[in-house]
Amino acid sequence: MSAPTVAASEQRAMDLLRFATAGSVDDGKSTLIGRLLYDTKSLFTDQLAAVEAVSAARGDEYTNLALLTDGLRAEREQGITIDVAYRYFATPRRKFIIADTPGHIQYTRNMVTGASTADLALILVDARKGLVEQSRRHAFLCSLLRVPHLVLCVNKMDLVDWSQEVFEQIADEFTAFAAKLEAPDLSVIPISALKGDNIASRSENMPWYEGPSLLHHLERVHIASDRNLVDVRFPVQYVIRPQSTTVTDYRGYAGQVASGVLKPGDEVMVLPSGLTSRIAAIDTADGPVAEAFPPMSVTVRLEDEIDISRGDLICRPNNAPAVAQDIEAMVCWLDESRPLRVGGKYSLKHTTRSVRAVVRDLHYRLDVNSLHRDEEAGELKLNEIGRLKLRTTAPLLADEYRRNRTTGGFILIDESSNRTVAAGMIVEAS
Ligand SMILES: Nc1nc2c(ncn2[C@@H]2O[C@H](COP(=O)(O)OP(=O)(O)OP(=O)(O)O)[C@@H](O)[C@H]2O)c(=O)[nH]1
Repeated sequence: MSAPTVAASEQRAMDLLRFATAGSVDDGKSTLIGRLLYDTKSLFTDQLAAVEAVSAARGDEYTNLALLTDGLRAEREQGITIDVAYRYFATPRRKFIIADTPGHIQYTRNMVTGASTADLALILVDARKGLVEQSRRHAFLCSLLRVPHLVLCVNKMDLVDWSQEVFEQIADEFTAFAAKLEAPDLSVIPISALKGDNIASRSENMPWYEGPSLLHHLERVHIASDRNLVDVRFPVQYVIRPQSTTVTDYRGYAGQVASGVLKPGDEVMVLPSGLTSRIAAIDTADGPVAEAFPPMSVTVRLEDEIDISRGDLICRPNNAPAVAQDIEAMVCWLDESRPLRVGGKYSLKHTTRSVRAVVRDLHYRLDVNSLHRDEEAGELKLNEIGRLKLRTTAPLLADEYRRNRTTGGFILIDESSNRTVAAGMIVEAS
């Protein structure tokens, strides 16, 4: 009886695509975002009128769509720590959330933040310049963060006479680089963000291009199968204890389903205690449900009263993550003031759990252009990526990042400044 409800909410979850934009300065990200908002009629008329007026006053030949994101840029320049601007738009087929990540090299941290939850990353290059170091770096980060879908947009095709040859050369070079990565699904699209070619509809200026327009691709890219519905992972965010309120005997565990499907009656195990019970009910703001799956936020009630705290994890007895204090991980260093060094101590935040961690070893630093591993490196500076070994003071309930982006990812926080200094992806936990 509750099946239709589940199908409907699953449908809703699938209808949302989160994507991140990346590229270096001036490749046209703001223009592209402005164009997507414009072509999908996601702008308020007064926003559009203001942009048209400013463009005319500046003598721009075209409506300067990049101006639409100027407000966002101003916020950005105030130096908010993790600084990703989110924009929303929708078409009849899907809703979209864009994480607009600034292109300058020092903003790699923002790119990491934006891409870590993205279904798709869109990397822009300027057709006149071709691939630059940033394009490779971003592609590498997307592969490291396991963003399942990657789109390279070769922009400003109008400035290279819509040349098939220029496009193919860039596409070939990028495809060759992506082949060296654990590359996700890759598409390459020639566009002109400014003029709208291959954005909402196929361009008449590039009849040689036979693929879909960008929007068509974004609307149809298949993301449902990217979700892990196999491994039940439910990190407990809050324990709702019996209160002296109307419902005196209520005890539930609230959180967001990271992966897998939970149903009343399922046998579950709680970590780190290892105690088992069965799910009595699953509650949501709209009432009880017959199933919960990612990314639903629910409250789980169990048949037995067991001692569970925030940071514990509910899974299935025959499919549990590692309960581990020795962590092998890839990290991207995000702190400009101090490098990462062996012996450094940090606070490590993993799902709903915070523990302390010490860096035991730095195995190598990776050059993202050549993919060369420097085993002699003694530190990681801003934006550098390396593989290291960490030891935590209390166990993590962890999976490999490749298997689970939620229970496989973590951040390191500097305790004195409370700043996020690294994003990490677990390679092995024991
Ligand atoms: N001719 C042409 N110019 C473009 C195109 N797309 C963007 N531009 C121009 O390129 C310049 C930079 O575009 P922006 O959209 O501001 O670039 P950005 O990547 O957002 O820049 P940052 O946010 O500073 O990294 C602007 O002058 C745009 O008008 C295009 O398709 N064709």
